[in-house]
Amino acid sequence: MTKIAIFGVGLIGGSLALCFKGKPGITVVGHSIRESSAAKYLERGVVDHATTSLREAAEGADFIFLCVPVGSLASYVHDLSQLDLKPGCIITDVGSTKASVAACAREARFGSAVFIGGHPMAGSERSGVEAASLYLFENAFYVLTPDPGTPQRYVDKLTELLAYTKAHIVHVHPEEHDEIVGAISHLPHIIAVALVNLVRGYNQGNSLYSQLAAGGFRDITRIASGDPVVWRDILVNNRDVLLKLLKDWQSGMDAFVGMLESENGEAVETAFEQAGAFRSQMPERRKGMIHSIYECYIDVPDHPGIIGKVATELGNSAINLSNIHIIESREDVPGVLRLSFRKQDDLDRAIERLGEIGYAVHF
Ligand SMILES: NC(=O)c1ccc[n+]([C@@H]2O[C@H](COP(=O)([O-])OP(=O)(O)OC[C@H]3O[C@@H](n4cnc5c(N)ncnc54)[C@H](O)[C@@H]3O)[C@@H](O)[C@H]2O)c1
Ligand SMILES: O=C(O)C(=O)C[C@]1(C(=O)O)C=C[C@@H](O)C=C1
Repeated sequence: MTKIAIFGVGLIGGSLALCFKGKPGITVVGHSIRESSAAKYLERGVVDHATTSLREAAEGADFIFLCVPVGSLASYVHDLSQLDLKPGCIITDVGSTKASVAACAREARFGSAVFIGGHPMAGSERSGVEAASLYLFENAFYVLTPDPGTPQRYVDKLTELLAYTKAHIVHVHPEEHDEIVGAISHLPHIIAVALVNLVRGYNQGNSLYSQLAAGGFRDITRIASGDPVVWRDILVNNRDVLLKLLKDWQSGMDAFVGMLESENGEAVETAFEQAGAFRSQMPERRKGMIHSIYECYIDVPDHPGIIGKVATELGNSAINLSNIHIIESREDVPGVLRLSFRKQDDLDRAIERLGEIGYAVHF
C-alpha cells in the first residue's frame, strides 16, 4: 500500500486527496490539528483515515503533502524532521511561495526522506474541504522546485503520483517562482482587495455603488474573497518581491494619471491595444471548478425559458454542461449566455450542436 499523508485538508489538500483516494494501492490519511475537522474529512469521504496525531499521519507515509497556510510550513518541516520517517519518503508542499520553504527544508535533516517543493497553479477564492474538487488541477500547471541535489528518481516518483491530478508539471527555481507568481497572482490579489475596499468606502456614502456594480467589477474582484489567513501569509512571506512590484504598479497608475491629465486619448487606446494583444495570446489553459473551465458564449434572445431551452438541447445530445450564466440581459439587446464545460470534448460538441441549430457561438 502507498500511504499518502495530507496535512491541512482544505481547498488544495482536499482536492489532492480526491485525486488520490480510491486509486489502486493508495490509502490517504488526512491530518488536522482539530478533532472536528478530522471528523469532517472522513464524513465527506475525502480521505480514508483522519487523525490529529502528526506522528500517526507521518509515520510509514510514502508521500507527505503539506497543505497548510504558508506561515505554518516552517514549523511542519521542523516537526517532521524530528520524526522517524519512512526511508525514501517524499515530503512536498503546495504553498504559494517557494523560496522560504525551500531554504527551510534545506536546513532540515529528514534522514533518508527528501523534500521537493510544489505549487499547483490552480485554486479559487473559496476555502476549506467543502470547496475541494477532483477537477481543480486538471490541465493546470503544477510547479515543482526540486533542489539540484535531489536525486532524479524522487522527482520522477512524485511526478508519477501527480499524474492523478492531470496537471502539467513544470520545474522552476524557487526564487524565480516567487518573482513570477508575485506578479501574476499575489499582486492581482492586492489590487482586487484595494479596489473592493475603495468602493466599500464610497458605498458607505451611497449604496448605489454596490447596486450598480456589474460584470466588470465582479470579474476583476472575485479573488478579493480569498481566505484572509492564507493571503496574509502569502503576502507577508513574499514581501520583498511585492514591495518592488507595488512600486512598478504605482508607476503604471501614474502613467494613467498622466494620460488623463494631458487628455492623451491616443495613449489610453495604445495601452488597451497592447494589453488586449498580450492577453489574447496567453495560453487559455486555465482550469477551475466553476470559472474558466472550457467555455463558449452564445447570443440569445432575451425571453423567458432560454436557459432551459439551451440546457435541454445540450442534455439531449448527451453533452455535459457544468455551468450556465447570463452575462447581459436587457430588453433592447440580445443576451449572452456563458456556457462552461469540464471537458474539451463537451465544449467542441456544444459548439457544433449549437451552431447547427442556429445560435451564434463565440469561443
Ligand atoms: N487558495 C488557492 O487558490 C491556492 C492555490 C494554490 C496553493 N495554495 C496554497 O495552498 C495552501 C492551502 O491553502 P488552501 O487554499 O487550501 O486553504 P484552506 O483554508 O482551504 O486550507 C488550509 C488547511 O490548513 C489548515 N490550517 C489552517 N491554519 C493552520 C495551522 N496554523 N496549522 C495547521 N493547519 C492549519 C486548515 O484547517 C485547512 O485544512 C496554502 O499554503 C496556499 O498558499 C492556495
Ligand atoms: O483562481 C483563483 O481564485 C486563485 O486565486 C488561484 C491562484 C491564482 O492567483 O491564480 C491563487 C493562488 C495560488 O497560489 C495559485 C492560483
